[in-house]
Amino acid sequence: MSTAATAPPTTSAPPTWALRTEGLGRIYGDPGPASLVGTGPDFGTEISPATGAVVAAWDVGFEVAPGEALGIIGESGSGKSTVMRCIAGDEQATAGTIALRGVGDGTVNIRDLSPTARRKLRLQQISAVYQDPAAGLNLDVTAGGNIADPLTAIGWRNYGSIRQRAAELLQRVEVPVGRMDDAVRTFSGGMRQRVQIAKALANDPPVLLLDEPTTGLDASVAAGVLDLLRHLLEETGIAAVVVSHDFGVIDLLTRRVLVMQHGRVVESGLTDQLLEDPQHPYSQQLVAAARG
Ligand SMILES: Nc1ncnc2c1ncn2[C@@H]1O[C@H](COP(=O)(O)OP(=O)(O)OP(=O)(O)O)[C@@H](O)[C@H]1O
Repeated sequence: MSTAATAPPTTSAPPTWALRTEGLGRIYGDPGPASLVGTGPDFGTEISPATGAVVAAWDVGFEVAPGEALGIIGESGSGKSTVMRCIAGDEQATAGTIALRGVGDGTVNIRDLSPTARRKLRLQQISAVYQDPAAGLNLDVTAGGNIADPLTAIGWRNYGSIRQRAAELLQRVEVPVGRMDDAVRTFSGGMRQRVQIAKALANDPPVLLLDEPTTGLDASVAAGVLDLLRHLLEETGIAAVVVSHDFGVIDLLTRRVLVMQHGRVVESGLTDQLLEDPQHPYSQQLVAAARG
């Protein structure tokens, strides 16, 4: 009789997350270990006393599942936009791993990919919406033209299909389709932001990054855009990262949140629990400020 144990099946299950980061870091200036010393919340600064380098973000790790929204909150300069820019590929992280479920078997560090491969990912796998519509749109081009951009970049050629897709997207973000052929510069701030969202959704990316999507808009206009985003995040299976200094935005859009201070994550948890019972003194301060 054989006593050999039966080997367990070797097929690994696909990741449950859409986006994962581990040990993500970005240093402006000398990237050596000396730059880390004396930086972070315990020292009240992200600037290295030894080298003058800015440790904008360090050791940032999280997972976001399809259909989930994760918030990153912190004051100006805490490093939240840096994390987003590193994931988007707008700049290169100094350290760590960024993985997407749709790339390889989820073990590929997209930081290691060539610039061409990163650009392709940016068109098909990761979209970003920035605070400033001019960062995501060409204001001198029509709404339809802006939305057509990512479509043609991945090979759409049929004019009628592109216009139909642009019209669908404009309807989805509640911009009158009749404005499709107007330059975005003629749009109000809220409408520009809606067009930026439409463009970001054009290629149905699995990951959406939102960097202060409503900061700078009038309160009532911001409320409308937030409402739209909330519905879009609920309806699509998209995994979203929402960067904001405003707990109101984070509360409305996200299920989990990371709190960043001086480039480090000081607390993370379920958004409603963290708002209810913040543990870290910095989180307590942010929550108290949000409550007025
Ligand atoms: N290109 C750069 N060169 C040097 N330092 C930079 C650069 N970009 C950002 N920083 C610094 O990195 C730190 C983190 O900046 P980051 O923009 O990520 O903060 P933030 O939390 O998003 O703030 P804000 O909401 O004001 O954008 C800050 O100290 C900032 O001054």
